[in-house]
Amino acid sequence: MTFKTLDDLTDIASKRVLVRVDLNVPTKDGKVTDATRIERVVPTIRELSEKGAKVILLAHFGRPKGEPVAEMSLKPIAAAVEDIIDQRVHFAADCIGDAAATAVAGLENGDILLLENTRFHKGEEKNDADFTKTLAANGDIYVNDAFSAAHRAHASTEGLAHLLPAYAGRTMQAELEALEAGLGSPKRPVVAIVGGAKVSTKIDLLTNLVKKVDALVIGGGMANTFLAAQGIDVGKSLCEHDLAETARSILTEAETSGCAIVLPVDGVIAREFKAGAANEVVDIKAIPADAMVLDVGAKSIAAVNDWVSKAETLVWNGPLGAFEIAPFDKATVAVARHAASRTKSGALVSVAGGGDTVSAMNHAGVADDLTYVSTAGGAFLEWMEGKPLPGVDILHQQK
Ligand SMILES: Nc1ncnc2c1ncn2[C@@H]1O[C@H](COP(=O)(O)OP(=O)(O)OP(=O)(O)O)[C@@H](O)[C@H]1O
Ligand SMILES: O=C(O)[C@H](O)COP(=O)(O)O
Repeated sequence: MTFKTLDDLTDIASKRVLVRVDLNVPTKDGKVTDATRIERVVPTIRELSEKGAKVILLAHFGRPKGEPVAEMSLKPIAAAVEDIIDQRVHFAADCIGDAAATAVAGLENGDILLLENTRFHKGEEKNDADFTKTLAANGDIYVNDAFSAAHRAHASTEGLAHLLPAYAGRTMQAELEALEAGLGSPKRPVVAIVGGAKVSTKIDLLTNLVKKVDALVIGGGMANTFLAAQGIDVGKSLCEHDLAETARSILTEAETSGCAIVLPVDGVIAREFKAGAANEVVDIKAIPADAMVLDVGAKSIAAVNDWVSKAETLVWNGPLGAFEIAPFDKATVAVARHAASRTKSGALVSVAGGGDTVSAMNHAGVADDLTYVSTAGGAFLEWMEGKPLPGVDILHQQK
């Protein structure tokens, strides 16, 4: 590693340390349903607090598009962080302005403060110079511990490192080391599974991914966009029809690169997005117009598991179905368990990453049986592609 870490941070008692963490955790009815991302940033927060720093946490939650949205407040998350770290976590209702300044001024050495969602301001995603300056005004030192948001060149993930002495947190360091160790020189065949819901932000990544892997399994909401691009009617399924052209060009690129594409051949359909909704398995070419595909069916699971059996390396981001609501967790759980058993036998190196993907692996009971579980989804895929990650690059430049 060629960046500064917490080992380089000495004499920080009473210093105001702005720590970028990723608290974009899965929630239901305001409660955190998977705390892995919080647990992973605890070592950095604790270490800084024990060294007497005033620890000021910066984070985003959801995609509020530059304006305050009540459901995307970090306030409930502050309580979850407090429970896990077992220390008071103060909260300020804005990440800049009077609310932030007053809360920071009131901190004692070792105190922890979480500032409200940085994405409540347009300047965050624009990496706006003035906004970054106002964020920096509350800190003496900047620590980035949000590897999973390092693919974003935002004010709190990249901009701040230009204005303050910048360091990598323990999780940032550990994620990069673990990914390099597991996937630095992967054994072939390499199989990638990409599913989930963030179709528009991840589809472009697949253009390069197909050049690097031997097979790409496409599931979840992502699969519907590819199926629709091939002229299949996906009914009311989550699908981004305007990405059909992109999807088709990825399929062409895969053919050129000799990468096998594995799309669902059957799907579990329902008419409501809720637990226990009436459901049935249909051929992928027979999705009724008023139904949505919420999971892949048994034939598709078998095809995916065939590839997992052939793989020596597996990378996985995005669940194969809406795993949070039973019974649409079946495919994700079945494939996760197969991957875990091959990993345990020593036949497979398996790395899964993503906020909901970690939650899915925990749900399947396999998080400890895979080679590595990363908190990063989009950042992990970009790292796989070999793309520079702005949040990591700027730390390297500081050494
Ligand atoms: N067929 C489907 N229809 C609707 N939603 C789906 C379907 N398949 C999966 N999903 C949803 O996808 C979501 C997870 O997708 P996402 O792309 O956010 O993955 P992730 O692991 O959280 O990655 P990241 O960390 O980049 O956010 C889950 O909430 C799941 O319910
Ligand atoms: O969940 C994630 O992958 C990170 O928190 C980044 O979120 P984003 O995709 O909304 O930038």
